Amino acid sequence: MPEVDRVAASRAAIAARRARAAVKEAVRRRERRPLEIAEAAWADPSTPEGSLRVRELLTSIPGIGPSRVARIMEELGIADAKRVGGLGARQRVRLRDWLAARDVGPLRAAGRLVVLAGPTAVGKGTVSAHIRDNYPEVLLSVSATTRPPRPGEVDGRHYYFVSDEQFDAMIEGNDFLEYATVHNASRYGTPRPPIEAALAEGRSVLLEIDLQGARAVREAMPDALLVFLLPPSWEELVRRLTGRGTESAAEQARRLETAKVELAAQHEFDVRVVNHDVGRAAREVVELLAVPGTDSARTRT
Ligand SMILES: Nc1ncnc2c1ncn2[C@@H]1O[C@H](COP(=O)(O)OP(=O)(O)OP(=O)(O)O)[C@@H](O)[C@H]1O
Ligand SMILES: Nc1nc2c(ncn2[C@@H]2O[C@H](COP(=O)(O)O)[C@@H](O)[C@H]2O)c(=O)[nH]1
Repeated sequence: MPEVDRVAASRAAIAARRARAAVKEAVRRRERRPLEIAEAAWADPSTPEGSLRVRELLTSIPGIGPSRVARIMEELGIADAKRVGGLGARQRVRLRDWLAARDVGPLRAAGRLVVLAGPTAVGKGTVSAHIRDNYPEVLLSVSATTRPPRPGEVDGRHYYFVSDEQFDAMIEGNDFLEYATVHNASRYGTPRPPIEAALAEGRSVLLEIDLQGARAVREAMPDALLVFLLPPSWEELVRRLTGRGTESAAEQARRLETAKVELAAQHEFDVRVVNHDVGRAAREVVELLAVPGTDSARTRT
């Protein structure tokens, strides 16, 4: 091949690689839906969408790792090297059905506020951390608290650890969307400015707060969606609390008393999600962040 053609071919290959990377990034950031990518590929297999490998498309979907992708492709009967635009008719139908079943749409258009509450040790923090780590487009609000940090907790990431005086100053400055004393012990508050800024730019926001906080947010922002996280059973809740081992026996007993009151209030919430499995519960919550207008209470088990 003449040198000039080789250079042109290599430039074209680089441009195609970049275009495919942009498609994957848009899926990863949930700006484009995987189903829409597949349909664009089938409409014109010569596009970047068409030359994307099925494996690359599936791996770009937040929350799906390489080993799960390998399993899905085996189930769909699609070879590892297959490109989306090069699939046969039956493979297209199987992939379309699979993508349609988990199609949640782009999150950026939604920009909604979701409150995740539930009894102590049900897994609110664990599910929220999973969302923070796997769905970077969602803003997980960082609360301020007067309780001391637990081992491993980082100021500014898990909480803003503040003194009583600093907390009082934040109340004075109208810096909280809501605040409360939780478990009759420390004070916790949701900083208002980052939430207002995120919602203004159409970004979805997740608050992981207690029952009193959820009620206060409903008063302040009636459009907020309230989600109650449930344990698979009372026994499992007790197991999770004692297994975590971060509270004394007296504190555990106090939290379990509060938990009974909180469980009795679950019907005040718009949606209830059972935390059998962290990844699944997180995905259900993320789907709610993407679906505006959910107005009826639903139980997901
Ligand atoms: N789906 C799950 N299956 C098994 N264990 C879980 C699950 N989700 C969370 N856990 C475990 O349960 C314990 C409590 O979880 P976590 O600290 O996230 O609860 P929490 O609701 O945030 O509690 P609190 O309100 O007291 O802060 C942790 O040890 C966590 O690893
Ligand atoms: N009302 C609010 N409750 C909050 C906030 N941030 C956290 N919490 C809740 O406090 C308890 C205890 O949390 P822990 O981390 O000390 O175990 C838990 O139920 C949280 O959901 C907040 O800003 N406001």
